[in-house]
Amino acid sequence: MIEAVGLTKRYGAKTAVDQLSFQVKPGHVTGFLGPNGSGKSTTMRMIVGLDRPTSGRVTINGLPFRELPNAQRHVGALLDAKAVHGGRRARTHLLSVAQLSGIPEKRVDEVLAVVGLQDVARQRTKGFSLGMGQRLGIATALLGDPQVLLFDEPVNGLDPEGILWVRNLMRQLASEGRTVFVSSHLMSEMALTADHLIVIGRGRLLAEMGTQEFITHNSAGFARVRAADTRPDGRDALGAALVAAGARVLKEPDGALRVTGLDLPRISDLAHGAGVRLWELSPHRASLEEAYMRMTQSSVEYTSTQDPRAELWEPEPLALPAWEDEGTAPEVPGDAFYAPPPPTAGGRPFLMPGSPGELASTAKNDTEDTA
Ligand SMILES: Nc1ncnc2c1ncn2[C@@H]1O[C@H](COP(=O)(O)OP(=O)(O)OP(=O)(O)O)[C@@H](O)[C@H]1O
Repeated sequence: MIEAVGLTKRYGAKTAVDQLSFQVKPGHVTGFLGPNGSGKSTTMRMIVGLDRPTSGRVTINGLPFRELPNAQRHVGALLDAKAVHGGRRARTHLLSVAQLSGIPEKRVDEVLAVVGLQDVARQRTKGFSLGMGQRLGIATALLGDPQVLLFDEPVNGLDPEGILWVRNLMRQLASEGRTVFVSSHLMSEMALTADHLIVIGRGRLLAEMGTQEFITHNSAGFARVRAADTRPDGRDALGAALVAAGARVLKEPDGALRVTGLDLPRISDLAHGAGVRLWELSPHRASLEEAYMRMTQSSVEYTSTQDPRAELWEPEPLALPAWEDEGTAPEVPGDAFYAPPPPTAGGRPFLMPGSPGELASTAKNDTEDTA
């Protein structure tokens, strides 16, 4: 297990990591998420003793990394795939790391096979692609057959087959009871790989919870409903019935309605009661990306002045009684929809007002289906 308590790192006036406390438990893949510059790499470097905390501590199985006897046998890390001497052959690189830690030579060939680099083992690493470098970095991390593994952006530069391979490898390592801590910017990949998440922003802990729980707590569930075109006033009649029943209703650009505050069976019943046939009634699939964006948007250090996400945020509904005046919903980009910042932004999980448990659990189940 990795445990951080009040972990803090300052570089001059800059606080890179600020009072961070968390646990990374064995048997899980724990994802480490945060915007650029939020302190992920600094935290990982402190875990493996490459940086000293300004205050607080981080331990691996109860001991700081520097006090672990033969640390290479306990902890494996891929922090920078390019940190390899380019003039060395891949096998020579692994062999030198193995010899420093008293690891037998046959283990070098084992890990080369695990990462699929046997055929290029005698090539100099300066000719390696980014993906090959990542595989070599992963092989180095696995050399000592450690119980604790850290990977900083392990899928960088990998093709889809390589990404799938890393995903399966992480999950397999966790299923063997190892502690697997992995950072990535690829949210869709994290949703598939990590069962736990630690999310930071500006060096501070924003969330530490299960991946599905994080998605449910930080995304806005809604239903899309579309009246049949066969009745010209069908959409208006449906909208009025939904608003009368307490729903919040926005018009989608394609003629459908976006509904929060009512579950799917109730929407169906109300449509039936209003004499409106439906051509669509579907739950919105909340994504990890959406949940992550909601949580971290106030913690982003570097933002374009033309933040593309701004266009994706839902406009505040106008406080007018007629549903027609509630406004038009922005186009849903694929599966993901970016909702406005939570009013209680600042770290706590947030449930969209008027997003009932039923709808949230529908979205959760749906996400699980796709995961
Ligand atoms: N050696 C250093 N000296 C001064 N400032 C540093 C140093 N290392 C990191 N920082 C600063 O600390 C903050 C956290 O950096 P860090 O690299 O840990 O973030 P990160 O979350 O890994 O970012 P990214 O996702 O872009 O890799 C940044 O503002 C960075 O500029």
